[in-house]
Amino acid sequence: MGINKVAVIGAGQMGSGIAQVAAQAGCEVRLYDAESERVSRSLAGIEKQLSGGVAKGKWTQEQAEQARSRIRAAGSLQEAGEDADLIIEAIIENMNAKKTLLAELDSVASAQTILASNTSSLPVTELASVTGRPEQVIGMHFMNPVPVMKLVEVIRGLRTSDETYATVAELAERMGKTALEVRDFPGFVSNRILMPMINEAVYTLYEGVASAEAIDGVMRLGMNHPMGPLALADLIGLDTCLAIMETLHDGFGDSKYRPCPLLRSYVHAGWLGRKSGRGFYSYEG
Ligand SMILES: CC(=O)CC(=O)SCCNC(=O)CCNC(=O)[C@H](O)C(C)(C)COP(=O)(O)OP(=O)(O)OC[C@H]1O[C@@H](n2cnc3c(N)ncnc32)[C@H](O)[C@@H]1OP(=O)(O)O
Ligand SMILES: NC(=O)C1=CN([C@@H]2O[C@H](COP(=O)(O)OP(=O)(O)OC[C@H]3O[C@@H](n4cnc5c(N)ncnc54)[C@H](OP(=O)(O)O)[C@@H]3O)[C@@H](O)[C@H]2O)C=CC1
Repeated sequence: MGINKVAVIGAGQMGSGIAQVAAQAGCEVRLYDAESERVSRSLAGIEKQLSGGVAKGKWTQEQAEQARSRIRAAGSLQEAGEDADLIIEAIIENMNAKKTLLAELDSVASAQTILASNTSSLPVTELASVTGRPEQVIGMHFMNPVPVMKLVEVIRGLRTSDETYATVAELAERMGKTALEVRDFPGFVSNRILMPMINEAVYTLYEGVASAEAIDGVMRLGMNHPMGPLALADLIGLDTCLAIMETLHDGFGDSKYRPCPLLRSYVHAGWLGRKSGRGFYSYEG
């Protein structure tokens, strides 16, 4: 089954990027968020991205307008999901919130619709368990920033069908991404490897080994990483980083995945990184 109609639930940084690349791949997109204001902000951001791409010669004005016209705000989950071929959820990284949402989506979507989660660490098999269609539930893990990064990590739950996998992988390729198949283990491959490095960078700061700038400088200049781990944590969102570490810690039961107390404090303080204006660095003004 080829995908033409996509619903994106959650209009944060990931949902916005996913809506944009889906529209640019020729899909009709419905975008929904619990806060309608977020959808308006997201549409304005996508508009800016699309016109910025025209100015840089990445695509034509006509292509940008066509992509923009394919994305519409949805006023309810029902409106977003009722005629979608694929629904991609990109709400907060929280098992209960995602399970509640998936159960609702299962009841509004048609029987053929595939339900995909952009979760960065949560077990897809468990997410699928609240639906009556576990064969059509899959992890479609985009990387941030979505329009730039070439990978979609595709996570098969225990009951995900071959057809669902093939359909989602085909769409990822149509979006100009490379789909890599991964089994359903905590953190999958990407965050099992990336997030302990970020957590270790936070410990290095916590223990006063070096300043944030020096820690990031070591990894940028010494390892050729495009950005340091603390700046990357700010880009991802510290709430998301903490949630991923908790999933690794709970899922493996191994103390090597314990989240750094400093990461926890920052999240409690509301210092979530770029999205809140402050994390390990300040983004205000
Ligand atoms: C947590 C998870 O579950 C999984 C994850 O996503 S982990 C995070 C994965 N992502 C990374 O590791 C990102 C690492 N960082 C990078 O690759 C780069 O620093 C970066 C792409 C973010 C910025 O690159 P840069 O060279 O420092 O800055 P800049 O020159 O401004 O941007 C490079 C290009 O990316 C684009 N870009 C940067 N940020 C963007 C954004 N938020 N949205 C869209 N495009 C963006 C720019 O427009 C620019 O495009 P052109 O080359 O066509 O002009
Ligand atoms: N940040 C990253 O680098 C990456 C994140 N991911 C994953 O993508 C998902 C989203 O992350 P990200 O975009 O960064 O997070 P954001 O915080 O930017 O966005 C989440 C959005 O979902 C909304 N939301 C929360 N609960 C609901 C709900 N029940 N129904 C509808 N909308 C809801 C939030 O609204 P409000 O704030 O008003 O509640 C917010 O607009 C997470 O699962 C994360 O793990 C995957 C890859 C990379």
